[in-house]
Amino acid sequence: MDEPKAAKQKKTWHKKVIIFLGALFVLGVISLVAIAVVQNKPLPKNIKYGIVLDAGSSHTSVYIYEWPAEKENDTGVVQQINECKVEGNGISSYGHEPLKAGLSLQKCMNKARQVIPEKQQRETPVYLGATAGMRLLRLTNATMAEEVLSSVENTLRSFPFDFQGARIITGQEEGAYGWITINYLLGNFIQDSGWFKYIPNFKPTETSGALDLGGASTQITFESKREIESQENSLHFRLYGKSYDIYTHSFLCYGKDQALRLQIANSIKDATDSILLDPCFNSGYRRNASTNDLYSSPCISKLRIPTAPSTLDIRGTGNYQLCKRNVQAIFNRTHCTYSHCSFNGVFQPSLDGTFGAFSAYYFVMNFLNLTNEQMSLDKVKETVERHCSRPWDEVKKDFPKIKEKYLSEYCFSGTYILNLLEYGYGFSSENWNDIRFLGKIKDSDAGWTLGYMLNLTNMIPAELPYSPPLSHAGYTGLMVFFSILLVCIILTCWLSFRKPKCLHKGII
Ligand SMILES: Nc1ncnc2c1ncn2[C@@H]1O[C@H](COP(=O)(O)OP(=O)(O)O)[C@@H](O)[C@H]1O
Ligand SMILES: [Ca+2]
Repeated sequence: MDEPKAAKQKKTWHKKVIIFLGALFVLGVISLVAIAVVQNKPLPKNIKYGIVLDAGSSHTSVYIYEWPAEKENDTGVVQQINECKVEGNGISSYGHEPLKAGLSLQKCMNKARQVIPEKQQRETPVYLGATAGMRLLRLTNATMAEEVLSSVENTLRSFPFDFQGARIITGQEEGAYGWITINYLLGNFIQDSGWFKYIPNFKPTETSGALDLGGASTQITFESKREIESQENSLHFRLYGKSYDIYTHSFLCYGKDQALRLQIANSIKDATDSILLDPCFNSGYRRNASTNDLYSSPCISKLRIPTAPSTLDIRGTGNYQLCKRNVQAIFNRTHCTYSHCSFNGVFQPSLDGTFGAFSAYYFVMNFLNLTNEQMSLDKVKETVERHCSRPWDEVKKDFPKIKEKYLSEYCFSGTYILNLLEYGYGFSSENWNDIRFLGKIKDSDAGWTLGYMLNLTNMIPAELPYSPPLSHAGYTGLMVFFSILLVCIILTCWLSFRKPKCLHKGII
């Protein structure tokens, strides 16, 4: 049957409209996808850098960090990209020749110039923080400490970076920044943001306590739900919109090198003809020590015996039980004016949560293969005892590449760590496995330096920065998806309820 001319014209007109709308629809979808792709094209990376020098009692390390500029207030974005170990001893050993303290840093700072792109050097902040070695030097001779600091400052100023200061940080800062570092790297500050907080019964991640063992001091820092009875051990932080009440204490003289001196100084009274039998060294090990040098530390000065021989001939006997007795003698647990103390009359609330133990805790436990998280405290003690009982010759033969100073002291250090944790802080077989021995976390060293830089560059906001619930890519994706869905629904409705005449024939 011939269709009338008008109907035929109408049909072609409808057809044209549908083709036109279809083309418009396809064009719309293509445009949406193209906009999403163009908008989300990764921007050229704008990287920022920062340098922190950890001037420890035994040595100095130069750490270089980098982070994407546009994300600097996010948590976990700053990464360590380089560590340079300064040759020689810590800056506090240059008290008599302060100029050399600055010179010792030259090599590593030149290395930093190679790592950081030239055009960004001027805006790269440099911080030097000195810890317990310099605290002790300042106690012995404040002028020497000043001279050493100005020497390192002069060197650091001579480099094309943005020098921000060289200072002795307090024990409290050292503890606090160590705590910030590990919790930042472990991502423990992040949990209160995003969608998670809307889930009923959602429990935010707890923070981890920080245990730092150095050569001259040691720090314990953790979030405590109990009252902190002494003002000097209490810190309050507001980070990413959450408040934290922190307990911290730094024991000057209880780093492992000073603790060894304390242990030796305590035993001098038992020496005969300048021979000192020391159970904390492997049997067959011998070392000479000058008593003048030993007593030069302010940690030991009170233990001075006027009749002590000028040189000590220290001979190892490798006896863990006797070593443990000697080590315990350096902890005073007889007096406490608070409801609970660790040692030497220092307040400590009961231990809470998990702990990350780093620096010398890690070096020693890693050497003794004791970083396994499942190992019981008894097994750990057994291993240290076994190591102490090994003859020195054998130990030396097995580890020819390890520095003799470190190798000879692993028996003492292992025993000291066990006693500091158990007898000193009150860890027991029940909560031993709450301690994780940490070297690096995601390529960054666990230590106070990263926390120090984050704080001084204001990279940790007190309040959670506003962030939309969806990422930009997620937002665009969902917008495209729902736009298409809406168009489809409208089209289906239109086709079903206001069926255009042109379609009638085909369907019937
Ligand atoms: N590989 C290692 N094995 C054992 N001990 C180590 C190793 N590397 C470093 N140490 C020790 O770690 C400690 C680091 O302390 P340091 O940071 O210099 O002092 P402080 O923090 O008290 O100022 C020192 O006792 C050093 O001897
Ligand atoms: Ca240290």
